[in-house]
Amino acid sequence: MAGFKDRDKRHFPLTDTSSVVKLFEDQLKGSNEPNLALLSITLGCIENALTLNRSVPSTDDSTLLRPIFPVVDLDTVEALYTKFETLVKGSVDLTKYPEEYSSRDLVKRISDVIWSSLSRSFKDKAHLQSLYSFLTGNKLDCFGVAFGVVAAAQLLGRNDIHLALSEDHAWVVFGEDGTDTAEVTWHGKGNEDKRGQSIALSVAEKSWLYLNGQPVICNRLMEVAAMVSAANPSISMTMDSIEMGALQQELLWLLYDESHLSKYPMALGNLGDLEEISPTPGRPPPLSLFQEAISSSVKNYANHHVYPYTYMGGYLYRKRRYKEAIKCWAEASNVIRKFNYTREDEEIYKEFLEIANELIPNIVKAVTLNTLDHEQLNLLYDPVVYGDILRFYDGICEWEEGSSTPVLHVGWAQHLTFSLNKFDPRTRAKIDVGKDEDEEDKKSDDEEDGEEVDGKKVVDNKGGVQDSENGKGKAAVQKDPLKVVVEEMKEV
Ligand SMILES: FC(F)(F)Cc1cc2c(N3CCN(c4nnc(C(F)(F)F)s4)CC3)ncnc2s1
Repeated sequence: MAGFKDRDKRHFPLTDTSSVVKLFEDQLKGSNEPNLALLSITLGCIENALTLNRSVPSTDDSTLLRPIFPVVDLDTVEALYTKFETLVKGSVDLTKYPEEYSSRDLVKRISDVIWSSLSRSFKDKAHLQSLYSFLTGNKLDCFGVAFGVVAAAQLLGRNDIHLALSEDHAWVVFGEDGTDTAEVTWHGKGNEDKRGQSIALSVAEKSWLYLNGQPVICNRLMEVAAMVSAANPSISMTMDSIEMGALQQELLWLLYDESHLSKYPMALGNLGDLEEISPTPGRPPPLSLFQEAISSSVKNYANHHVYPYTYMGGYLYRKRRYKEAIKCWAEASNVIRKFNYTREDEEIYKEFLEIANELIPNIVKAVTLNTLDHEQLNLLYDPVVYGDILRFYDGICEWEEGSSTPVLHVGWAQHLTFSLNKFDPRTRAKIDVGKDEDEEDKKSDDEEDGEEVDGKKVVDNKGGVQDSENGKGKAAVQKDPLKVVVEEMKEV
């Protein structure tokens, strides 16, 4: 049972990064489970002081002289903790829920307690993810509501209620074998919240939003990792708090050393980004952290997570390692093709749109202009790179097939033809578009259309009409015009 114990109180007042790390270390390694409410209030208080309420004006040079790490007093944290405990224990009559394992009604009740306390103001600002924000401003973002429900559940002694995370949504699991699921927060803009419902129906849609049944299921320690990962050091669009970033980085390494990030690809990606900004001596470099994120997704989530590949691709792009970046984006596309695009998948749509319509064209332009660097120029003569770009687009086409919502539009084809036309025609002749035999395909082979001609899969290039039903009882998007464009171009 978590509670605000004397052993926790002795860490206060917190005066610098290392005192916060010691509090987290004690909570993570201590005999009983870490107190999510205590840690979230503390971390949120520090983030607030370092990003929103910076004690000194951010322009004058006095900041260079005086440290601005806030002193976190025990009575500040204790007052907010007591406020949360009073709200939660005062609103949930546990005698109504005598069962050993939590019921859907109890989960919905806890969600209602958090939900009904929220102010109506807009929720996609930064720094709304902690209980500090909830208790001082009645504001939480989508993640913050789900996290708050789990922290409240812990206060109520409901140790079967845990946080479930996809790459753009959060919900909870509960019950005897932890497989019951419930929506507890909203998602995106203009979508009715589905709080209280199980997520089984949404998973059936094969949408990226629910990772097709491969979300990160947290235990209490991974819930601490989620809280730390969700911390936000940004002060403005152009400035980050160095102190907050350093604290987040040190806490993530503490969690990493305790193996609490091993099944959490996004947290490994976040750590990789922080290491790029400010490398920690003696620690693995960003690329190996991104590789660990990829390996974790392959090992634990049947390679259904996209972000590990876009974390690595983005890093390689920034380092002007363009060939390897394009390889990562082809692997990201190899993941998304397993899903059907639904209207709540906008976030990942924007990710692929930026890669296709900005990053790859920028690379092709950069290597065309910079003809002095032969290493870069021969990218346009490299059949492997050309093949990876085709694989990148093919995955997006497959993502669209069978989806209720189209993905591609003519703008995509314009950028596609711009990028592909920059490649030398002889290079374009050299590649083989056959799919690897062992590749697990979204459709089973007998559904595969097109026939084999001398080992190359010839896709029906008349934009072959597929039957309107794709066996999933949904109107399927016709074979997309892009595939036709690519096929026709190869005959040029
Ligand atoms: F709970 C939700 F709804 F907020 C979904 C979650 C998001 C997220 C996250 N993110 C989101 C992805 N993210 C990325 N930053 N860069 C990314 C990449 F495009 F470079 F891959 S992805 C920042 C951190 N980092 C840790 N945990 C989580 S749980």
